[in-house]
Amino acid sequence: MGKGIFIIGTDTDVGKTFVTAGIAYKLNESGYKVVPFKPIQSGGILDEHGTNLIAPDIRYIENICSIENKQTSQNHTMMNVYCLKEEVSPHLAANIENIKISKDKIISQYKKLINEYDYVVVEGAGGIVVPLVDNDYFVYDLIKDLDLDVLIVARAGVGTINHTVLTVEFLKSKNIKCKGIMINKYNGKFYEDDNMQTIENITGLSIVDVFSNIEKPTRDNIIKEYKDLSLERILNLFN
Ligand SMILES: Nc1ncnc2c1ncn2[C@@H]1O[C@H](COP(=O)(O)OP(=O)(O)OP(=O)(O)O)[C@@H](O)[C@H]1O
Ligand SMILES: C[C@H](N)[C@H](N)CCCCCC(=O)O
Ligand SMILES: [Mg+2]
Repeated sequence: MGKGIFIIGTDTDVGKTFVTAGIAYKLNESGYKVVPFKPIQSGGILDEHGTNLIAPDIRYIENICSIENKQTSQNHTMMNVYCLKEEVSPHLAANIENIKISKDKIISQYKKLINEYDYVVVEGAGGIVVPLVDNDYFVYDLIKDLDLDVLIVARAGVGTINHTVLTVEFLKSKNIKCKGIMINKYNGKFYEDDNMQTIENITGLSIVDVFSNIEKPTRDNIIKEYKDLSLERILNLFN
């Protein structure tokens, strides 16, 4: 039986996929069997045959690290249960396509992965209060149903204090345990250092690691950024 963690962002576009890829890269490099899981993706892309929609977030991670089973037209629901076309909130993307998202389907796929892999890194969609099914089911409900702790990915720049503290407080209100915060797109600015210190002071949580804003995000440059990740701290994230 493997272990899992749920990666949430303070917003969309903060770098959840980038951080998920880093965690997967480090675990993979250290000899563990790891798989990324993006249960619901909105903004799917066409596969190599131009027939099925596949998840760009999983494709990004596959391009960085050698995941055992690559996403293909045949197996594309293994790491991504729902791939929706419109790049909008999942509840809306699903409604547009008349798709009813079933939490049981997601939970059962997660169970399969956790039985097969040492580590499953689950990526949400956007932030913590993003609706998956209208007003009925949200990202935080899925986290509870999967019985996972979370890692928050937050921006380094101005605006992150408010977003991160709100996210932490919301998690507390739902009794979801937060294992720490990853800061992304750090530019070495004095106010970013203060942001990190302030977030730690207010929340009492630790910043697990900091990723620089990579000017030219080629595969080599991205991997260089992942090299310094502490394996011990990554292993500590999983329950
Ligand atoms: N440290 C970084 N340096 C440079 N570019 C980055 C970095 N982190 C992420 N990016 C870029 O920023 C964009 C958003 O990152 P990412 O896709 O990881 O966000 P996300 O939180 O997963 O978004 P979504 O909510 O859509 O899943 C991408 O184009 C990604 O390549
Ligand atoms: C489309 C985007 N990249 C994400 N996959 C989904 C983000 C949903 C955000 C919803 C919201 O908070 O308004
Ligand atoms: Mg993503």
